[in-house]
Amino acid sequence: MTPDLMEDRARAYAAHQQKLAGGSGGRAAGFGRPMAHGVPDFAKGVALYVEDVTVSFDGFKALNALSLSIDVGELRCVIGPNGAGKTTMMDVITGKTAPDQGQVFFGSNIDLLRLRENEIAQIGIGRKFQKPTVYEELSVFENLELALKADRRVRASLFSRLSGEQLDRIGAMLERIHLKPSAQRLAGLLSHGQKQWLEIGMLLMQDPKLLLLDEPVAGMTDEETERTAELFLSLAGEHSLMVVEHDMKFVDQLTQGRRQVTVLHEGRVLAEGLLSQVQNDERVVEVYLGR
Ligand SMILES: Nc1ncnc2c1ncn2[C@@H]1O[C@H](COP(=O)(O)OP(=O)(O)OP(=O)(O)O)[C@@H](O)[C@H]1O
Repeated sequence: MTPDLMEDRARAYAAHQQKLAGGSGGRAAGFGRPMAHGVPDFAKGVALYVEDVTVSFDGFKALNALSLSIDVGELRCVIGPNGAGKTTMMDVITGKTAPDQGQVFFGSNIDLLRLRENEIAQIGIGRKFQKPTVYEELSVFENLELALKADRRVRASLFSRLSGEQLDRIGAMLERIHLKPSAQRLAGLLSHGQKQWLEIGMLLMQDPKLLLLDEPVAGMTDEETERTAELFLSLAGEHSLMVVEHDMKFVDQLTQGRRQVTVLHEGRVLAEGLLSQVQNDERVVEVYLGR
């Protein structure tokens, strides 16, 4: 990796972040300022509250009076057939799609429907799309470094030297995502599963309170899937996680026979309960698991 390339990517990342922030006041303009929309209040134990949300596309209801909530520190799996509305639900939570009606709260006090996409990311909601997006020409370490320096709370300059504390944070993250031995490898040379872990690590560098993960183990080997389950289980408690997944073995590993699963169908919750309960629910078998 040449310093030029690193610098080039860092500038691109900074420009991207600035564009997301919607600011025209220069790169430093947004940094270090308190967030205008406040700090989420998790004292009541609720991380995410979705109530009666409807989204229509040309009259078709992709979400139809959807209601669900996720507790602080909870790991919730969401399953359901293609077209059930899982992606649309994540689009609403992250501000990409505005619903026709309903309420979406982060903690007990932050009305997400009043915030823009970039503000929702800044306030502590991280989203992982299905396909990994990492900087392939940068090393694993450099990818994490960029993510760390883009964090508005800690950022001084993209080109400043890392402090001892920052180095420690990156080191701890490398351990957590099983990539310590690959720290200096180019991200483009990683396996699909390793790229997914790296992107999750990049999200975690910004310490999101809620993580939305869309089919994180699609395309992974069995061993990678198992390690991903271990990683997510280690994150629960510290973070709240919503995992959309079709892989029932992975859902079983995550729920460990005791966590709730939500089944979406036709834009609303069809069933909620332990995996063993929803697997034996005739309605769920009919629309999803039995096919
Ligand atoms: N922009 C859009 N315009 C029109 N229809 C849309 C749009 N986005 C989603 N839909 C429709 O809304 C429904 C829900 O789609 P969504 O992608 O949320 O389902 P999903 O549960 O994520 O499915 P999958 O498991 O296949 O990813 C589908 O019927 C889809 O075709």
